[in-house]
Amino acid sequence: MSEHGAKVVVVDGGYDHYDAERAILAPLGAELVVAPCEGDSERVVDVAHDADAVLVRETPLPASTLERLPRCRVIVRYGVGTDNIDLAYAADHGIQVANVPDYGVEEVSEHAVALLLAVKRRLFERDAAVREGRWGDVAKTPIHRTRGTVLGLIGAGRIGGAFIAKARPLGFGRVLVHARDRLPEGTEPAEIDRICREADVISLHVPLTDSTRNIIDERRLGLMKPTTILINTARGGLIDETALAEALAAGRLRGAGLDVFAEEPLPAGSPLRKAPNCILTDHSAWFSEEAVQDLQRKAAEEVRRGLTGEPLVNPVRPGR
Ligand SMILES: NC(=O)C1=CN([C@@H]2O[C@H](COP(=O)(O)OP(=O)(O)OC[C@H]3O[C@@H](n4cnc5c(N)ncnc54)[C@H](O)[C@@H]3O)[C@@H](O)[C@H]2O)C=CC1
Ligand SMILES: O=C(O)C(=O)COP(=O)(O)O
Repeated sequence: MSEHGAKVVVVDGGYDHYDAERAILAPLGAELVVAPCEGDSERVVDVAHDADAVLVRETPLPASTLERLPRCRVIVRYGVGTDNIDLAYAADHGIQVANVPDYGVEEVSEHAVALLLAVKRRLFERDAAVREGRWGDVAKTPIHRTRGTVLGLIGAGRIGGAFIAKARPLGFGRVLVHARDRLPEGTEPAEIDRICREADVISLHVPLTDSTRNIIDERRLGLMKPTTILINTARGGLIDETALAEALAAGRLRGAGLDVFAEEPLPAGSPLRKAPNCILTDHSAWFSEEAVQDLQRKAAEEVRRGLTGEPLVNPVRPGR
């Protein structure tokens, strides 16, 4: 099929403008339609039933939606995680899927370090103390020196590797890593249970898949030291959130810094909202003005490649 007259539908909103996409796709004669579906997969069928390519952020694209997009041959994820797309269905039906793995590595790794320092130094509590007119009661707060303590990571690819490079200079002694492929230099391979038992800070950097869902469950939270801090900038579904909130409330864990949640926005009734020493951010680790520019340009270039039959630079296949 010629790319001329192709229809490209953006099914998620959230960016200020789509100038990069238009500039990259217009020379192909492709039409760009921006039709935010607000996470509603049914709406995707309404707006993209005749699309040749789809640009998606977090709106779920299960098989039941994809089977009603008969012309679609390319899906590009504005971002890294492809846990919202049925990759097996796409692969079986000749739909190419790509992500943009390298737009926000700096941002997410920096955000993880920011969460770590804010939780460890209890910055929000100190800030509240000053505003409330309390001064000088820090010695009642459990704060420990970082130097010589153990950092543990579950997953250490692009973001985890960058996180280690930024966090290690804080003085961590050993860095334990559980991952499926090559480990960053100077780190020690370790099973997850050992990381839970030994690490003083644990940061999650694995994708959400069938094998990583609930990887931090009640049992593993129970292995952690009461002084341990847990950081999650990957995906909420990696953690049993109810068990985490209970562990924090019972003082069985020192603190947590969370950017991602099993359900987003975080529901009003989530016990995490009341958990002590738990800093919550709104899935914003990826963002900087520079990152979003890179993201939109790279995603549109991948759509162009997909429509013109050039090989994709970052194809995503099932089972990653
Ligand atoms: N909060 C945010 O704004 C953002 C969150 N993310 C999340 O961060 C995740 C990680 O991103 P990258 O570092 O770019 O991914 P990556 O693919 O470069 O690294 C993934 C790491 O996880 C390991 N891994 C994968 N499956 C595993 C398994 N089953 N068991 C053990 N280890 C496994 C790999 O060996 C690798 O070390 C993404 O999948 C995404 O969910 C990504 C961007 C923004
Ligand atoms: O790139 C990713 O995987 C992200 O998590 C970025 O955030 P988003 O999903 O676009 O809100």
